[in-house]
Amino acid sequence: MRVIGITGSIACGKTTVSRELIRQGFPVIDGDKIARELTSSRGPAVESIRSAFGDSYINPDGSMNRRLMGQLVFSDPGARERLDQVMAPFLHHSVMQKIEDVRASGSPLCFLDMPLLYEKGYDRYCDTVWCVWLPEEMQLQRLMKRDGFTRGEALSRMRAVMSSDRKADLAQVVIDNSGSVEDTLSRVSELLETEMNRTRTTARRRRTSAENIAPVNAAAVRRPDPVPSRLSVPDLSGGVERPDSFRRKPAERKASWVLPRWLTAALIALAAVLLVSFTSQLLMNSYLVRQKEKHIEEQQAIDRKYPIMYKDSILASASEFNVSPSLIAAVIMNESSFRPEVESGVGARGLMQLMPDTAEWIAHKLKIDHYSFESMKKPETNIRFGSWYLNYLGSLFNNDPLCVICAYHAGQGEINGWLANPLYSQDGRTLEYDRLPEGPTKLYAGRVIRDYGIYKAKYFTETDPVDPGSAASAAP
Ligand SMILES: CC(C)(COP(=O)(O)OP(=O)(O)OC[C@H]1O[C@@H](n2cnc3c(N)ncnc32)[C@H](O)[C@@H]1O)[C@@H](O)C(=O)NCCC(=O)NCCS
Ligand SMILES: Nc1ncnc2c1ncn2[C@@H]1O[C@H](COP(=O)(O)OP(=O)(O)OP(=O)(O)O)[C@@H](O)[C@H]1O
Repeated sequence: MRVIGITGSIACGKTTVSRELIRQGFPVIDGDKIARELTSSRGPAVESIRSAFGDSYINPDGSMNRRLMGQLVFSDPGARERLDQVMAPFLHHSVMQKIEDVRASGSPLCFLDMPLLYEKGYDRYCDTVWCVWLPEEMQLQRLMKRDGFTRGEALSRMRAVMSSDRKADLAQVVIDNSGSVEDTLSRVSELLETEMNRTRTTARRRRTSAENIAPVNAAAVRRPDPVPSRLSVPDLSGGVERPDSFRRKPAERKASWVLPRWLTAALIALAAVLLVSFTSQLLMNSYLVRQKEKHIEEQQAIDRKYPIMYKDSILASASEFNVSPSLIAAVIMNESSFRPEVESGVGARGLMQLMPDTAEWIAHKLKIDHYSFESMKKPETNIRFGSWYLNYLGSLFNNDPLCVICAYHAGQGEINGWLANPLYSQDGRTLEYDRLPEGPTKLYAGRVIRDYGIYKAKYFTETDPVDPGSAASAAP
């Protein structure tokens, strides 16, 4: 069964696409719906939400107060992280169970509609991902119109998650929903046709290869039988009547074409061995060609997904502050996807997403006169500040790579808390990936470590002062 992720940013049209899939009879697992069930009256996640947020977020009927929770989490990123941490294990358990149910039903395809597919790491369960995409301004207009939000409310929801463009970059298929609904639905039908053809071809290929194995084996095993009986023809004169030309003296017959039995058997065995080895050589060659094509396709996909920009600035800051250039590139990739102008809902700015007070403090440390936060839009300045900060975190956390990456995401205070907690750290000085609390920081760290490896292999050769390689082995 192929699992196909459907994702996209808020109000880009996932539901519109999913409804069409359901109409055509395909199973769709809906992440938002599961989250709603988990927090409905007496839903399994309600008590954990009550403990984390208090009674005021629970309705008298025992369900979560969505309006109040929505207002809180879309204006306070800390609360959003808390909600994500509470929901993560419930959501994961339920999604996995539903995928298994669909598999058990024998369906060849299973769609997983999750707005936060990439943010929450569910892409790893998908064979391919379709992203429903809209240009940002159109997304904003549709969201305001559908939910009656002001521009500010709509923007805070849009900025709470990965941008639509970034999701489209990561996905294997992009469904552009900026045209009419009919256009989008006919694109969905086209994609379904391709998927179903693929399923049929795979099934056919499986059948054909099963059929092909039998004759090869039969050739090796059965063909020798009739041949000796013809070659040895011991009695040409009796039994079956033959034309005169076949009637020769026994001595002549022997000399002209009857081979000794052992030689016949040896020749047949040799032919069988040659046939099997020739066939397996052919199969091996076609396998190698397919592997090579797959490798080239994978490399091209990686090239598209992992661009490198501002390489000179990265190298300059890496050498100035003794930080791995691959780590800087991986942080940029995950913070801004190499977009220097980007600003988050909480005001972090630029390639490495520096907050105003952190940037001002770094400017002071770097003794920069006439500093302004506007300069965080300049790639070389932003990279310089972010790299200085990575080095600073290295000095705080004994250069433990996982601590540095997690502190870049969650803040020093949070990581000090983790180090002090024996659940997360055995020695109080280092963190292990598998022990990290589930949540966005763990996901972020896993992605930075993965991307670090890719940037290191593709673009930089280095001996790293802060080398996340050791932590990478534990990452997903
Ligand atoms: C925050 C909540 C209460 C808002 O409820 P509300 O009814 O206003 O919105 P709804 O559930 O229809 O979600 C609308 C969209 O908001 C976005 N969204 C939902 N949860 C989150 C989140 N934790 N972080 C960022 N965006 C989110 C998604 O794009 C979603 O499609 C609710 O979405 C929720 O309980 N979220 C946590 C569960 C979750 O992670 N759901 C997403 C599963 S993939
Ligand atoms: N091609 C289109 N043209 C015009 N309006 C559209 C189109 N596609 C969807 N819409 C409208 O845009 C709004 C958002 O679409 P939809 O609800 O499918 O998005 P979504 O991605 O599921 O949203 P959410 O992230 O909130 O779950 C809806 O009001 C829908 O009717």
